[in-house]
Amino acid sequence: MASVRAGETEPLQQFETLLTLTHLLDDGGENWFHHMDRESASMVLAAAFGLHCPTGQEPDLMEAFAYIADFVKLFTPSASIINVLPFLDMIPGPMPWRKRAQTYRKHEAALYNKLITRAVSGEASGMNTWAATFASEDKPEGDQRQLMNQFTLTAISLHTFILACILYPKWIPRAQREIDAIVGEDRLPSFKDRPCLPFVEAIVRETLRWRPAAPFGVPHQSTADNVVEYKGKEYLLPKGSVIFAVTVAIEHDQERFENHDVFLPERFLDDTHNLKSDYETSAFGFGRRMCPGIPFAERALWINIAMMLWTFNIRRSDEPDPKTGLPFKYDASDSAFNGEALHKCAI
Ligand code: HEM
Repeated sequence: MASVRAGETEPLQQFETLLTLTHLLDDGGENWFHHMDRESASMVLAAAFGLHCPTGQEPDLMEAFAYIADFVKLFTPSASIINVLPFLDMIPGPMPWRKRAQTYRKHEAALYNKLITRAVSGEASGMNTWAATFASEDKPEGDQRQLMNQFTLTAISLHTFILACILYPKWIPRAQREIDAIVGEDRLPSFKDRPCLPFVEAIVRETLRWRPAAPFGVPHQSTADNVVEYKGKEYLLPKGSVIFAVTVAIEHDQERFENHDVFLPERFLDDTHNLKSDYETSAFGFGRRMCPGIPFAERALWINIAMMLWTFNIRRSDEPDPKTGLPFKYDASDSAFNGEALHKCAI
């Protein structure tokens, strides 16, 4: 897929974030989890296919969410024996895993046909969509299909940002001071402020590091025998090996990150309070298949974080958990998705 021309989508991303702020103001933050899911999806689907989803209840969006849920179900190792013992696929006939995969492919094709028709026929809101551009450039169809499911990781990262506000709030006043000094009280932050807000940039980096949205990365398969050196020893990785680069381990390497499990955006700043120049992240994968949506994703995180910190104070909920009558517990141990209690926070 050609690298996403993210700069052209800044007005769209800013608009979507503004919409999220109004949704949060309307319901007092009650459904924040859902609002972030909506926004992450709407941003990508609007840019890719012209499908803007202002409410989160649009039938096409529901279909896209269901498609992703099916994908996740099929993809997990526990979903089917075939994911653990792939050679079983040599057994001919209507095996259960084959039938499930065929049903999934059918749903995928139906959704894709709907989206691409909308994009190409210009039904869309007059925007120059990525899918229409790819189609006119004769890009392989797979590139366009991939755009259908590229919003979950942005949503997870936004959930992670809220979790960090709740569990490690110490950095929030510094961020808000920086934003107030540059932006002031009379307008919202915009992308033109980005170079002047290094601490907000550091929050984006720390969000991606602290709880990487794809903690185990995406498996790759080697196409040739390889010898790799690790701590003075050599290891042979035979051709065809399935390799997981475990992002969460890389981003929590205690030799690189002191207090690795604490959310500390300032770790990305130097003594002069500017961003360190040696930034590297494994959160977007590696090599040829590295995420091509990085500029778009980083902008999405940046504008959300800047606007939310300008607008709200985000903290633990004062209300008890209705299920237990006790204060809410927030799950600090795993991805923000795993903490059902996290559905409640005070915005
Ligand atoms: C915070 C948000 C995001 C994160 C953390 C993320 C992370 C990743 C990761 C880990 C991969 C697998 C890379 C590998 O195989 O080594 C990937 C692939 C991909 N991402 Fe993202 N991504 C994000 C947002 C996006 C967005 C917004 C788009 C599109 C606009 C996008 C488009 C893609 C595509 C098309 C691939 C497949 C690339 C390929 O297989 O050649 N991603 N992403």
